[in-house]
Amino acid sequence: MTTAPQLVVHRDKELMAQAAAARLITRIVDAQSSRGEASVVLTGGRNGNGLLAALAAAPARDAIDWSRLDLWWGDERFLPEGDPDRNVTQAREALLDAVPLDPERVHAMPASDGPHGSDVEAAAAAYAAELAAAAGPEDHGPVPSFDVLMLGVGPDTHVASLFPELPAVRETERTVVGVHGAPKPPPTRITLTLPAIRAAREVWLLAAGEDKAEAAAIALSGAGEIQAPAAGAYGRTRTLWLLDAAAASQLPRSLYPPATP
Ligand SMILES: O=C1O[C@H](COP(=O)(O)O)[C@@H](O)[C@H](O)[C@H]1O
Repeated sequence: MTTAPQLVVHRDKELMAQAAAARLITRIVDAQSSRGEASVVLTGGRNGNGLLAALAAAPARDAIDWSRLDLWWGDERFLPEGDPDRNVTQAREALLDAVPLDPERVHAMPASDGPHGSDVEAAAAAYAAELAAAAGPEDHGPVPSFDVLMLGVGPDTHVASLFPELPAVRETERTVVGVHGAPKPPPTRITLTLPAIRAAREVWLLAAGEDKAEAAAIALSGAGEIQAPAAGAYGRTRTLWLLDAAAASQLPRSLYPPATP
């Protein structure tokens, strides 16, 4: 089922990051209160890391029971462990090293010097197996029903490592695939596919800055998901676009500002 995107536009990227962090704290605490645990899929990129840094600075972060939180990744740059360009390295610096997570619940994607070596397909298959093992009978397929899955929107409308027109965005069966020839470095990556993304309860797309304005306008104006992968990212109960004013500046007037009744 497709959930129609809801838009929230903030004054600037700092406020957007702080508001998104506050929203994420509430969502995690609510999930932990009702089910005893929560699961979140992290994104790399400037906006994703900005949100994590804002979360690290938020006093309310202590409301989260970090030991009962599963963290997954939407994509990873296929580089050696500890490489500064890996999304997990950046997330650790921005937040993860500062909070008492259970290491067993931090599900980083494999590195290029890990157990699968440089075989990105094997690494992707291993991550798919890890997701499948975490899925229960109540879930909608071989991935857990993530509470929140976050995606930074690239200036070319890519989300995770699903780039326009590349084979990964056309995948309809597998939940995780290797990516070759990504237009943004590094060329080799691992990514969740659209079917895996759509297993999430809530999908949040983050876009801040003028360089995201065209991408947001294209994705929210009825573009196809092969040409504009962000257009194909939606959650089962909610699809939320969190933008700043610069990223919202080219949106059709019918979307922003919202029409008054
Ligand atoms: O390479 C990536 O880029 C996107 C967007 O990053 P941004 O810096 O333009 O916000 C990110 O969502 C993805 O996780 C990452 O691997």
